[in-house]
Amino acid sequence: MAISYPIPKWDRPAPTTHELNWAELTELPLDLFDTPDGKAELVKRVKHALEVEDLGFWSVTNTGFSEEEIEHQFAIGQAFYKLPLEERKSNSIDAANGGYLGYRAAYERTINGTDVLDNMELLNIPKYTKNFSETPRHEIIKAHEAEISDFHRRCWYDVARKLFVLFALALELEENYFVDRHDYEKVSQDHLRYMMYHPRSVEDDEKCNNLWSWAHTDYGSLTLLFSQTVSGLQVKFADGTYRDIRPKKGSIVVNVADTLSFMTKGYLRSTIHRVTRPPPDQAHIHRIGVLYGCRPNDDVPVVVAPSPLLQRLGYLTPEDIAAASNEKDAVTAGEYVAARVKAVHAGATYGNAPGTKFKHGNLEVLENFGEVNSGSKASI
Ligand SMILES: O=C(O)CCC(=O)C(=O)O
Ligand SMILES: [Fe+2]
Repeated sequence: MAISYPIPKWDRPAPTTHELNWAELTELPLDLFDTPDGKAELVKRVKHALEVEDLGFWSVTNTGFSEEEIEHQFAIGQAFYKLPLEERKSNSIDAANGGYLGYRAAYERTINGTDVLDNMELLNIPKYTKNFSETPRHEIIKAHEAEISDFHRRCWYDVARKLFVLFALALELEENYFVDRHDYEKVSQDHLRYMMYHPRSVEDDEKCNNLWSWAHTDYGSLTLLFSQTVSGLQVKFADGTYRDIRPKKGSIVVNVADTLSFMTKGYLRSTIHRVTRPPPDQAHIHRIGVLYGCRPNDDVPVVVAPSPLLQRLGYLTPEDIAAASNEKDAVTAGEYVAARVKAVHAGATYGNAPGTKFKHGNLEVLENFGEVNSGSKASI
């Protein structure tokens, strides 16, 4: 007989009472998308963040997801992390081969340069399409397939797709330029993620500079992070300061990741962010997160988009234009993401020394954006 896997209600933790150095992100109310004037306003706001604030982060609101639906996703995450470890581990990621779909346990790696263990576990759920119909999924996920698959598809169709259109319009490209390269129905490493950070002792956190996730950029093209009240997520602003993301019920914090940045020569900025130990009134909480990670379709060549805007702004070199017309020699998005997952997740430690570079073919990023010049890991 099938086990039923009830989902107990999730109680949203109270926001911190500490006054943090809050980031003010440009808001994109997605209900504006459906009228020409509204769409033009959204394009303007997309460009404002990129060109004026030098930031690839936005706060996306009015997405069509109800508060109840979002909280139900956090509740599923909560229920998943209450399952016995053996059951959670039943479909683990294949990091040695660059695989990032499935479960990754906490406490299996040390934080580089310390004896402290990594405190974050995650479950990346693949798309609900025919290509993934044979992919093994946890029983609890299968038991709630109706609402999880609906949520998964809407993250792409109702949110990511619209943002890809806005990006294409901002770059003066054909409106479906990025949509076509991220087609939900084709194979990609897109995933809906339930993640969980376990509280750590003050002593252990001190050894890791109070970081739960090192300063990094994301690997794919776009990350949709459902707003949560447990603080810790910080974005690096152009002036070098890290500022805290303010909780905002129902909103989605969206950031550009590496492959979109490569395709636009950094105009769509893959922005550095990190997760710190939460403020004192929240540091004891098990921090559950829900996010949707978009990647281009696996077979998409990572070449620079032929954007008139980028051309005018002088972002495109003759080599970029030549490479773009020779797509068959380009690294594909699938290859890039797999190589990066392997580099970050297959080792026995988490986090390289600040300044370490990751390179695959012609594509290169820093692995850890801590300051390099003080010569100490305490400089992150
Ligand atoms: O947990 C968070 O708030 C951010 C997570 C994150 O940056 C990531 O998983 O890449
Ligand atoms: Fe991230």
